[in-house]
Amino acid sequence: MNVQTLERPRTAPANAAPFFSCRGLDAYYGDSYVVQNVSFALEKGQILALLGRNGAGKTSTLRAIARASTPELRSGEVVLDGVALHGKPNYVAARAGIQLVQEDRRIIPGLTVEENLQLSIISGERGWSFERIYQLFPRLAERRKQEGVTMSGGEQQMLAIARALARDVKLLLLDEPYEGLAPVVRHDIAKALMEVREAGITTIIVEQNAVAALNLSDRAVILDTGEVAFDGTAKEVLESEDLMYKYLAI
Ligand SMILES: Nc1ncnc2c1ncn2[C@@H]1O[C@H](COP(=O)(O)OP(=O)(O)OP(=O)(O)O)[C@@H](O)[C@H]1O
Repeated sequence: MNVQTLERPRTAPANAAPFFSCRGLDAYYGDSYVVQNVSFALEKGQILALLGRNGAGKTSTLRAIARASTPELRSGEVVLDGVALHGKPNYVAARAGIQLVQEDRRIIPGLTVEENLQLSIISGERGWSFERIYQLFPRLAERRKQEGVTMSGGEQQMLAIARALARDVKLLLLDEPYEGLAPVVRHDIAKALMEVREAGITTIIVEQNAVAALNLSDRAVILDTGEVAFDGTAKEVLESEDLMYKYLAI
């Protein structure tokens, strides 16, 4: 019998809508125009490094995508998995799968590691089981009864990522995940993020340590005074002294 096997396409068809896209984002703090016509798109499971010098607008872009109340998004589109979110408040974006892990990690004082996880799933769809999360971060498993804020910076960063995974995250936004962390801890977090990618979760990383972020990423977008100055592969940036020098001061 002649059995025909259908090969699955390796990439989405050219005319298929991307898994995530932002288009023409314009966001302001009062009169200050900080995100200027920013557009980019991502396929499911890709990691994007969102880079640029201090004040380039990286955090503001992440916040606009997460539909935070500031900066104010005055125009542009945010679409995740076919759902338009630009006209929606933060909690709707969160329920649709956008989880922002902020630079200050937002661990809740007075609560243990596990209580912090429990609190994150009170509203919204459940994502990874605690068991799966503890497999990803064994250090959190060992400390599940410890008050979250008493942990090291690296462990708190793991908990902040874990809280996003406990919900049904489709687009993980990480603001400076390596900040203040020793190289060995960064390595643990990078390893976990590779596993998160294997699980099909799409991620955007804002990181001062551009090389570390690029080493993890498929794609890179560089912002310069609020505008997109480069959109391409992470490899292109790593191999371009010009881009590194001009926009990243490396
Ligand atoms: N809450 C705010 N109110 C007013 N202006 C702000 C606010 N937050 C940031 N800005 C300004 O918006 C611009 C973009 O800041 P943003 O934090 O997005 O940049 P960034 O690229 O993330 O910088 P960094 O790498 O230093 O964190 C900067 O000029 C900054 O001073």
